Formats: sequence, C-alpha cells, structure tokens
Amino acid sequence: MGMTKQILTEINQVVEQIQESDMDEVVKAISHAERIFVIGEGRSGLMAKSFAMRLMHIGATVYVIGETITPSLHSGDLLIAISGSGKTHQVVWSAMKAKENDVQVYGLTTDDTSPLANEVDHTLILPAATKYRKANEAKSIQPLGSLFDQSAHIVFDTLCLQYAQLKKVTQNDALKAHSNIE
Ligand SMILES: O=C([C@H](O)CO)[C@H](O)[C@H](O)COP(=O)(O)O
Repeated sequence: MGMTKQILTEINQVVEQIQESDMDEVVKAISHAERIFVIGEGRSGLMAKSFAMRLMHIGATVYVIGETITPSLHSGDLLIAISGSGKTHQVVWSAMKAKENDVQVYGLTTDDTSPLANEVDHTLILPAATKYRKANEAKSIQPLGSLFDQSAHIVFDTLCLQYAQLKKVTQNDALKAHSNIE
C-alpha cells in the first residue's frame, strides 16, 4: 500500500469510531450558541483556526482565543477546546476560565481521562495517535500528532457541513462571506 493510502486508512479507522450522536450534539450546541470561540496550541491550534474560518463563511459568529480582536466570553457562548493529548496547559486553563465565566465548553481530545476532559462540559473523543504515542493510542506511521490533526480537520469540516445544511447556507452565501481581497 502506498503512503497516501496508508494515511487515509489510518484516518478512516479513527473517524469511523466517532459516534454520530456526539457529532449531532456538537452541531446543536454550535447552532444554539450566541458566539463560538475556539482554542488549541500548535497544529491543534491551526486546525481550530481553519474550523473557525469556515464557520465564519457559513454564518457563525466565531473567534479564536488569543487573537488581538477576540472579545471577552460570557454566558450563552460556546468554547471548543482542541488538544490531542488533552494536557496542553493553555488549552486546559482556557477551558477552566471559560467555565468560571459560565461558558459552555466542548473538548476535542483523544483521552477521556485527560485534564481537558475533566474540565469541560462535553467531550468529543477522537481516538487518534498523539505526539506522546501512549500504549492505548491508535498506531500510526506518521510523526507526532499528525493523525490527530488530520482527523480533527475531517471532523470539523463535517460539523461545518452539518451546520450549513441545518442553517440552509448555500455555496453562494458562503462565497459572499469569503475574503474578496486575496
Ligand atoms: O503542534 C503540535 C505537535 O506538532 C503535535 O502534532 C500539537 O498540536 C501541539 O503540541 C499541541 O498538542 P495537543 O494539545 O496535545 O494537541
């Protein structure tokens, strides 16, 4: 099997374990939230930003924690915290602070016993390999947490598609929201 096929097989083995009902719950939470905030560090953060960007295109009010124009969070908002290991300090701490401010928090992680999973209201488990390669993690030929990042990207695009369908957002609507200075 070629490397691309092996990677696709790995991703498939991860995403097929996600419960449809869990995905539906996240879409419901996104569509009920006044505003959506995302946080992640490193490549998890890049996946979070790509998720936020597409959510903006399909009509959501969304911010990335840590960016200069990100406002304060309050009740009615939703924070989606992304950490493969579930241990990254800034992500766990942000989840904790958001909860202190009465914000609903969802975590995307591989480990339901992680500090992040303990901090959030709901956890979406993505059973991929992380950079720590713990014994119970999925096997991967790829370095570090690539399998988690790729699987998270697929999950986020699926959530965006579900949200767009729910809100009846058309391709034309999304194109209108897309940057026109590039
Ligand atoms: O950038 C990352 C690293 O290259 C692993 O692929 C991680 O996303 C970053 O270190 C954050 O880690 P997690 O919070 O465990 O996702």
